[in-house]
Amino acid sequence: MSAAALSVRDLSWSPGRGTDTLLHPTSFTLGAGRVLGIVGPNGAGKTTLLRLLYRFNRPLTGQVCLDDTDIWGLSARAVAQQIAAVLQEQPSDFALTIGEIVALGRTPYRRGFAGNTGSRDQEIIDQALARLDLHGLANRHLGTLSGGERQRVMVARALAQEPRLLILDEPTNHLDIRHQLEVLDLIRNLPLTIVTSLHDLNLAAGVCDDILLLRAGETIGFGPPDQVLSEAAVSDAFQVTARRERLAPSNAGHLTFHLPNKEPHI
Ligand SMILES: Nc1ncnc2c1ncn2[C@@H]1O[C@H](COP(=O)(O)OP(=O)(O)OP(=O)(O)O)[C@@H](O)[C@H]1O
Repeated sequence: MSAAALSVRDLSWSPGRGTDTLLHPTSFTLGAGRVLGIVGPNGAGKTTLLRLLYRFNRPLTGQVCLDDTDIWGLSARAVAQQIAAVLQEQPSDFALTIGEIVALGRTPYRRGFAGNTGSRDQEIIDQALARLDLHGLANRHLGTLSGGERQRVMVARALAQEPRLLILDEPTNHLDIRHQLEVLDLIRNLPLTIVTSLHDLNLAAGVCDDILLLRAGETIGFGPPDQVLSEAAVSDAFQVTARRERLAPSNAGHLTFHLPNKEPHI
């Protein structure tokens, strides 16, 4: 498993001819092993961009390249061996056990219909279950799990896929504070290139090397969190008044928000 460099050039998308452009031409590069957070208000185009990155939607213009190879020049199977995505939609494989669902991550590596599970496959599946603290649940059916447990199952399945680029759409949704911290810690420490959308700007600043700030399908910032998530840019993008404060004793930056002309809320 080795991380891939990601480069996005003039990438744009609209749902069809004559419809509004939901993502305007966007370009950025992300070095192998870096973590990119995509942030922006509801409807900004975060999910739209992610769908282009995992080759669900074909670009209107531009390219998505992994180590300089356009992902549309690869077979679907080759893409599945390099890119895994954990999406917001809840899975519906309720009758499968957790072990079986995580094993689905090995599908892109199987040959033929029978596609027996090799010993290495089982080792990888076990590692993924362990990383997400799911061993105790391996024989449970998905339908009996809480929302947060299901979310961890989906991350484990993605890891079993051994991707070089991992895409996460709001991975902390449904997770309590401890499991949020665990998933973020995992993200920080995985030897993969990661692109994740996140609503919580402070969490994003804490876990991401780079931030891409979107508003109405336009990139309004790309770079290190402290630069992109300035008071002015956040206030403008989210239509709030944002302030950057310093937390004691770490002196780390922390954004607080309030509605213009109202008392602060955190
Ligand atoms: N297939 C589609 N056809 C028409 N409009 C679409 C389509 N997909 C997305 N949109 C619209 O594009 C805009 C961007 O949607 P997207 O889901 O990318 O936003 P987002 O930043 O992920 O939002 P949220 O934070 O609410 O999840 C929204 O206004 C959405 O309604």
